[in-house]
Amino acid sequence: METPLSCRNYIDGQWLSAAAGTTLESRNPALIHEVVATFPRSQADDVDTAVTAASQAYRSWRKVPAPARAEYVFRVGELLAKHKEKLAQLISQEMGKPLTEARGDVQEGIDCAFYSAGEGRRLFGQTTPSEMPNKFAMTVRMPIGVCALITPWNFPMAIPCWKAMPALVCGNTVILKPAEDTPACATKLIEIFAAAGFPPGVVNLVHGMGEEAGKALVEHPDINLVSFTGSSETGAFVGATCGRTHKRVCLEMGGKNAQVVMEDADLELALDGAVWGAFGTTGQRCTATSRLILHRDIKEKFTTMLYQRTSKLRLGAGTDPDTEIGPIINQKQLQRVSEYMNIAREEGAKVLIGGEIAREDSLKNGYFFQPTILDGVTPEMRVAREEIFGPVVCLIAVSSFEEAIAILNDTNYGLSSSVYTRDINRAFTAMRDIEAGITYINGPTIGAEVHLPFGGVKQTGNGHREAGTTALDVFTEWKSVYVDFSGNLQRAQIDNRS
Ligand SMILES: NC(=O)C1=CN([C@@H]2O[C@H](COP(=O)(O)OP(=O)(O)OC[C@H]3O[C@@H](n4cnc5c(N)ncnc54)[C@H](OP(=O)(O)O)[C@@H]3O)[C@@H](O)[C@H]2O)C=CC1
Ligand SMILES: O=C(O)CCC(=O)C(=O)O
Repeated sequence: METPLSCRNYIDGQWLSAAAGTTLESRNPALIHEVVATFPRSQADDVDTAVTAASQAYRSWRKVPAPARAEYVFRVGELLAKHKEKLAQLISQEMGKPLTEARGDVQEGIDCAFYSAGEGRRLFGQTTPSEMPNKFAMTVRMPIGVCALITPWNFPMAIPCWKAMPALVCGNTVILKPAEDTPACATKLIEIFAAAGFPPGVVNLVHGMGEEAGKALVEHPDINLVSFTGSSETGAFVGATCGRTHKRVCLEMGGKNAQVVMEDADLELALDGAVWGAFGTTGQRCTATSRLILHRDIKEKFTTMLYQRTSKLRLGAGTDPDTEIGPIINQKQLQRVSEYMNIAREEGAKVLIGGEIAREDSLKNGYFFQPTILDGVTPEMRVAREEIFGPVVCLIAVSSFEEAIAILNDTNYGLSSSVYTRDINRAFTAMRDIEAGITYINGPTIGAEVHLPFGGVKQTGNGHREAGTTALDVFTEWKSVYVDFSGNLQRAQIDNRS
């Protein structure tokens, strides 16, 4: 076994231990006796040191021209591309996803770097006519200040990149608090930011536990914005604290995403989408397909196809190239998925396949759960309403397209959605009527691209969108500017209509 990586915080350009000297460890979820990394258990004083550094650095970073700021981010993209394979191996080892998916996780970071860097030469404002002669009126984007980025473990490269890259191009400084399950991935990512040459204090990393380091960041008075991805429970705490302490906040929380398969769909295509959407990343995506809404005319046939494909899926360590389904991230999540099986049985759903912790000899040292299909699910059951975040898909039968869309929308969440049909009218109706931030037609619920807005409606978020140009709206404030070159006091028109 390799020596565990010894991770540090990165504050003001220095690699530091926690002031108290305490550490935690991360483990390989496929081989739980393997310690992947040790990392600082940071407390409020470590957070305070990072916030001071980031506040200091902000004074000059905001004045660096945006195209120059973007060049640093571009270099991060080049370095990520150079180290892609090693980073992917580390993601598979620490987070557990199969190598092909881990490469995709790094690739999203690369795509985000090049896309965000391009924005450094745009960051467009508007010019608009003034009411007055000899006066220009325009809007410009202003950075916000010090941004706390609180990220989950399921995309340990992509999600920190989605947040940090646009934030930096916009002129903010950042402090990343990664999930405690993936500190090595975060450390390697921030090593790359450091190698790209950002001035000290512009990019900072504080490891630790959510209830300690994360909470201290959210509560710190000199944090100006919190960008959070994770559970609805933690998101509610982050949102409430930011409200109380007058911070800007962008929340990206869960989903209960559905794929509809109509009777006219290409069933092979829909099957590929369902398997990938439900079981890709072991179902641990906020965009995962958690509900399959099937038209009664094809339900039996499609269920058989899905059963057959599911029964052949290969579970294993993400680092094994033959693996299709990796482990669940940790004991707590494994337990949570198991408990949902009890709930499903009690509610009257039928476990068609799976439903148990995998106990084969090759899997018993990891947190493996069998890919699971629950049949006979009805919309009011808890398994149809709550985010499970594991390799579990619920089958719901419907008799019409209208019923399918109504059930799809019958959730507190609204992130991703999908409809498989050959009928163009249904496709456009779905596009219009589905209550979600993302709708795919003839594609799975997962697989977002970095240049389109990412986020959801209802309890999935708080109205913001990451990625795309909408990320710039998260990380900037608007300023309206009036330039008067008349040389005398001009008064705006007095409205005499009233
Ligand atoms: N939308 C998404 O992409 C994700 C959704 N989830 C959902 O969340 C469930 C639980 O997963 P979990 O990892 O516990 O999710 P959390 O929401 O607890 O964790 C997300 C991030 O928030 C941090 N955090 C936790 N508590 C606080 C706090 N009080 N103040 C500030 N930051 C905090 C975590 O740190 P730490 O890791 O140290 O606890 C982590 O960095 C999953 O089952 C799934 O339903 C999970 C991951 C991603
Ligand atoms: O698959 C996608 O569309 C992106 C998923 C994602 O970013 C997430 O689950 O947090």
